[in-house]
Amino acid sequence: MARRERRGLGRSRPARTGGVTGAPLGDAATDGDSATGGDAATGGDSATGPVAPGDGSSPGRRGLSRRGLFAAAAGAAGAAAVGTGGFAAGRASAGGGSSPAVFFGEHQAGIVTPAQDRLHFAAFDVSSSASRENLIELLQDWTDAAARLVRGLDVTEEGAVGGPALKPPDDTGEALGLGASGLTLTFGLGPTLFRDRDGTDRFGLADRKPELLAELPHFSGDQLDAALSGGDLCIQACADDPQVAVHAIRNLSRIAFGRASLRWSQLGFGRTSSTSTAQQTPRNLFGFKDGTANIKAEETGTVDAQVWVGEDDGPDWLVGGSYLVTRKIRMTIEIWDRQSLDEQERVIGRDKGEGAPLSGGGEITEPAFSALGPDGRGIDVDAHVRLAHPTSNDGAKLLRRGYNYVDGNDALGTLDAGLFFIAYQRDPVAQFTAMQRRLAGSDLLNEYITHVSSGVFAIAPGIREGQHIAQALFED
Ligand SMILES: C=CC1=C(C)c2cc3[nH]c(cc4nc(cc5[nH]c(cc1n2)c(C)c5CCC(=O)O)C(CCC(=O)O)=C4C)c(C)c3C=C
Ligand SMILES: [Fe+2]
Repeated sequence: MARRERRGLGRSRPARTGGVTGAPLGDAATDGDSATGGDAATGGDSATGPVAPGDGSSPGRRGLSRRGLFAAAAGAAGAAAVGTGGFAAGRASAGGGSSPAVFFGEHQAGIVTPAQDRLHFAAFDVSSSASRENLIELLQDWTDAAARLVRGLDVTEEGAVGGPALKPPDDTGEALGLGASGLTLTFGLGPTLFRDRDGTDRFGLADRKPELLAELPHFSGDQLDAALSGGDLCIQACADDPQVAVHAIRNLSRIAFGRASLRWSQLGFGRTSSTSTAQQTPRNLFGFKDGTANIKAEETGTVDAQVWVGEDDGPDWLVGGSYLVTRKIRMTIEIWDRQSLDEQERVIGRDKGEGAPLSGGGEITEPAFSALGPDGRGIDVDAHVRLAHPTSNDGAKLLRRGYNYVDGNDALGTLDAGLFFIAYQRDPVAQFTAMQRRLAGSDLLNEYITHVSSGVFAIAPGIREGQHIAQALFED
């Protein structure tokens, strides 16, 4: 039975009336898992169904080991051929282009919807003077504005130019004429929203905090900047036009005035992952194809098993949601560029041209970790793809959705560049943290990268029409 976490402090704004348009949509796609490795499950929507008994070591999965979590969930998913996915809600243009306007639905957009090419990510701190009611009103106001922005509209009907001449316009106007540009807006809640760093339960939410939503541990080599890390709330704005993504964050920040303020933000260009099999694999700033073995939306069984919080996971308000981990990873590209092609390929474990594993085959051939490729090379014991592969991580995978960034350069002409890593998952402890521990320990990539910022957020489930972001969190 699903865990109950009920408290019901304060009043929540009454739900506005309106039909639910985001009910599960049929998705006839079958799981294409075998092409990208890992389990061989076929698509389905029942990953949150029966689970095997386990050792109970996972904080969020009573009676289920971490290995059991992924194996059992993928197995259950394999029994069904039709997924509720959430992808269906926004994938009319799964051919690699932008999705049509998606906001209301079973799951939030911007997770399995096809990754757009541009990012503006923002983390916010809620004002120390804000009340629970102020927070709920902010989430309501963001919901109203976001539902318009993803349709290519100004934040209000008056917008940039339709209001009184003697008043500052409601909308800043720089996206006028640019259309929706595939904009998706994804909202998250940080651990400090539930209990701040002093232990204060500012909004009566402490007993609603998911057990798995905790600050990430320190990893070997981390050089985190606290001012660029954490946050009570976050918004991921992805679009095909950078100005549309920036406009969205700018106007949502403006709406938050007096209730929440920007803590840090990050621009990204050039997606470093595909989230649909219809998209081409892009490249990161080391010049390698990135996202080949990513979880793809069409792999509905894997998405259910590894991305969405299930009914038995708890808390109830988060079912259908996910967990987001962000890491800003600086890449010392000048040093990388001085390495031989052979060394670069040894570090990654794949070839640079096609992205094929060094054990042989083509881009989507599953790596064979004990085999030698046609040129006599194998995959190094500390190659990135070996350590990040599910076989090294108890079956855990991540839905990666990161972006390249360049934030200028220093006085020596060294580019401040890297990867803004974004990963969605069902259990950040069993997935990101376990994997990053392994990578931080011995990944050959470590010589060329430094993690400088970190964030973890609970991603509320999709928003129903007439409701606001994370409404169930505030209800009895
Ligand atoms: C903790 C998770 C991961 C971090 C941090 C990370 C950083 C990172 N990765 C690359 C480049 C590549 N990564 C690739 C594959 C890959 N990476 C992770 C996880 C993290 N990467 C996973 C789970 C995988 C897939 C492993 C598998 O199942 O085979 C690849 C290969 C192509 C691909 O499959 O995507 C590249 C290239 C960089 C440069 C980087 C930090 C800057
Ligand atoms: Fe990676």
